[in-house]
Amino acid sequence: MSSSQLRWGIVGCGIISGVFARDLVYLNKNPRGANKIKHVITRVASRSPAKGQEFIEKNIDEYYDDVYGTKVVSYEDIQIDPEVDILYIGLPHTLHHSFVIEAITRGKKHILCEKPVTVNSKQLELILDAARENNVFFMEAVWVRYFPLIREVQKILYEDKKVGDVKRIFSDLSVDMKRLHGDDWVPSNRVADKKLGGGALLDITIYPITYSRIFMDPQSDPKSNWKIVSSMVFESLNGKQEDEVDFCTSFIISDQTHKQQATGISSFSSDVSDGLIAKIDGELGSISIYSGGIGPAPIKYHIKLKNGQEIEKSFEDDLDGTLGYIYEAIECGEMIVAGEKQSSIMSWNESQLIMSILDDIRKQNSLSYEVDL
Ligand SMILES: NC(=O)C1=CN([C@@H]2O[C@H](COP(=O)(O)OP(=O)(O)OC[C@H]3O[C@@H](n4cnc5c(N)ncnc54)[C@H](OP(=O)(O)O)[C@@H]3O)[C@@H](O)[C@H]2O)C=CC1
Ligand SMILES: O=C1OC[C@@H](O)[C@H](O)[C@H]1O
Repeated sequence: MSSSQLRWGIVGCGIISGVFARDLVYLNKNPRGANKIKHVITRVASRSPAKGQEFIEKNIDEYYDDVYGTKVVSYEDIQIDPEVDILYIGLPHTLHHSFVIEAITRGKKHILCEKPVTVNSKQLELILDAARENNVFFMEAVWVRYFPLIREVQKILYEDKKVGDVKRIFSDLSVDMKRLHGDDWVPSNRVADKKLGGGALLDITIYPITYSRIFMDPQSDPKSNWKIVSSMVFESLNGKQEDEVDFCTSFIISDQTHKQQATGISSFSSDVSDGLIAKIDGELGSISIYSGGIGPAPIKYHIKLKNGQEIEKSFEDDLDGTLGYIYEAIECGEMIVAGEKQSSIMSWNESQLIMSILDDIRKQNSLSYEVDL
């Protein structure tokens, strides 16, 4: 990459790749961050050239061909394409691991990989080994982590201590899949397909786990301080017994050292009501965190203190019409320009911690995937 331009290759032309690409187009027109880096999409990979072409026209249209020569290539070719600095991985979970390792070893590409970064810890170790050996930047795209609200609320909680000692965190990310994909969303949808890592835990419960981590005491170490109990309700979303996956998952995290509990839930049956995605209770009051509508994006907080004081702040204007994937893209650009291999917001160690929690919850509920064997 040059110090002013980061060239992206988008891998997979599914739902989230389109959303991410549109936010990159925004960043191209409105460079943000310390280095005002321009984000350029030069390549798109799809199994179908026609689908890739349609993706470009729908999401990147005005940059297509005449400006940046954006074109559709194969999954194999994008890994070694000299016009690409960083690959955005928008593939189903089970396909992240092998594709990322190949892209790092064959093409020495930097990587922004969608959540969950892999299906289990073993796969993640292999990716990190490859990233280390090939000296590339690698980051998990847990987009909510990079929103400005997160750091502000962490400061309010643990530096300003506005709500006193934090006692309890509640978090919910539930998504009504029928509303999102229509009544005919099964059986083709990846969340119903066990071979593609289907189920709530890896797809959406990862958000309440993330919010628990973000808003629990910063000194709390999940490995030594957390005791987790969890439960799952299993169902086959497509009628095939072999595709039975968790439809609803909940957990309680107890940190005895810091005297905090976090509870989280997610389900595919309903959206989160009123956008309340997290609530933090302290001895002096509470902070509620809201998304703009559906989904986990943290864009407003409301502090309510027992002394009657209330403070509300919205971060919506900063989005400027984007969906907030700009923040993770900016982080990639800034880190790569600085020569960093990982981000402190979502470090390799942090991805490992979250992955070990996902492994643990799956083990507690006897949920295994083919790739675990
Ligand atoms: N950060 C966020 O907000 C979100 C993150 N995600 C994450 O992004 C990833 C992709 O999710 P999403 O976009 O919803 O998924 P989609 O099913 O919509 O897209 C996945 C794409 O992967 C490509 N693909 C390649 N091989 C296969 C295969 N064997 N089966 C199915 N698809 C294949 C396809 O693109 P093509 O046909 O072009 O080859 C497909 O369109 C997941 O890991 C998910 O967790 C998802 C939604 C939101
Ligand atoms: O990351 C996600 O957030 C929103 C959900 O609709 C989607 O299934 C999931 O992958």
